[in-house]
Amino acid sequence: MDNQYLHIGGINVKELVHKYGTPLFVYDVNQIRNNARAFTETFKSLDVNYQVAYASKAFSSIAMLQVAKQEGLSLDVVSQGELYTAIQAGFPAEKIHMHGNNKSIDELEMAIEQNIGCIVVDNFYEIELLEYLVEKYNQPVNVLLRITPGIEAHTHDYILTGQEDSKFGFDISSQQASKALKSLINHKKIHVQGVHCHIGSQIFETQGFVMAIRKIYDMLSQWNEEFNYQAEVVNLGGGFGIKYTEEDQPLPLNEYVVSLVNTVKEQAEKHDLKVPEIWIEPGRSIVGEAGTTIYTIGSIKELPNVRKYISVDGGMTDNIRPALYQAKYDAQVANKLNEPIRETVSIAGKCCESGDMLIWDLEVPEVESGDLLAVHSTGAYGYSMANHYNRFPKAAVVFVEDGVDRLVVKRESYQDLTINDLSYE
Ligand SMILES: Cc1ncc(COP(=O)(O)O)c(C=O)c1O
Ligand SMILES: N[C@@H](CCCC[NH3+])C(=O)O
Repeated sequence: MDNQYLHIGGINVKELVHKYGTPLFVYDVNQIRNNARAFTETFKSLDVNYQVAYASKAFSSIAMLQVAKQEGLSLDVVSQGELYTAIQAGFPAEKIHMHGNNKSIDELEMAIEQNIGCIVVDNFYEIELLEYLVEKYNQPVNVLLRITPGIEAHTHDYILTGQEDSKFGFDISSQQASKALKSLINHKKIHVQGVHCHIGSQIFETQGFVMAIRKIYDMLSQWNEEFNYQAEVVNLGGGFGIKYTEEDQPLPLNEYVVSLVNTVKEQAEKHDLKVPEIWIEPGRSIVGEAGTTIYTIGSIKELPNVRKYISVDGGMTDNIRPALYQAKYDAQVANKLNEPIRETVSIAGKCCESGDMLIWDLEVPEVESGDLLAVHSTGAYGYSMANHYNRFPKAAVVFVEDGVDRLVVKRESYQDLTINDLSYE
């Protein structure tokens, strides 16, 4: 009856569960590679200089960053921890870009000591810190200026980033961005390579990007006139949407790239500026759909005429997105793929929290305790946002590729949970 079982990357989930237990994150590495290549191959075909920087916040682990490195990607990190992981993975420093709206002096020092490719400067305080550090280390740095173009992308409020009222970046309309450039343009050791903007996440159309590029180019044209400055790099961030449920209709990844590149070329020509290197920072669209979480179903509670709660052995500790963003997911009973659909149920996590629900309405066959549930498209912002609420150890992560499975992040033990606790007796 093996055809009743879900297979990922050629492997039966029954075998994976037997070997590694649940909850378990399973990544289909071929899918990660194909997504990365959809971006890089399209750029190559458009005859433009580019970098595709994997936004490691979506899922960072040594093995993941090694796959990104093998695919020739660059890397976006937003903290010392993400940078440390990149170094442990042997990621080439010159291809690492560092973000953050409140980078600490330690984070900036590590970035300078490691001689990373560029720092995406977010605010005036960071400029002061950098001015101090380049003298202290007597070392030049490349920076991009993070610009908030004043674009409202159509997505959840908490994952919007490009609007004026944002904690990120230098605002265009109040001239903060121009002031930032002016303060650095003649600096001997801080080289402004260009500009960066990221309008938000899980975006399904190209219009927001096109509007952002136009706004950036109005600004770049003004900078050319006023400061005789031309950007060598324009980084347009990430945010390309993926399919979580049937409601989501993302564009093929190449379409985003074509639209971005064409708009940049058109705007550069319109303003008589040279075409810059175009960088992007996809996270979710590289790993999201490649990841599946496998749970074991435990308790089942039926409230007649109200709802049936099916509880699994994980929840908001391994996937906080439904609780945080009302994010919707699709799932299958992974050991009953061919059984007829019988009912609509709600999938609950096991945390002591009523909001710990993974899916409100899921159509399933007859479910019993001990069945396996596979929640799809959990590869981005699942493990990376995992937490220890109720002291649940973090799940294990397995990579599968061409019929071979490899454990890439061990399941946490109870000893791991108390490792930093000190006695008070
Ligand atoms: C600056 C920046 N770059 C890249 C990303 C990656 O976004 P996504 O995972 O939606 O591609 C984010 C997250 O939204 C971000 O804030
Ligand atoms: N973590 C968010 C997106 C924020 C991305 C980083 N700016 C999510 O799960 O959708």
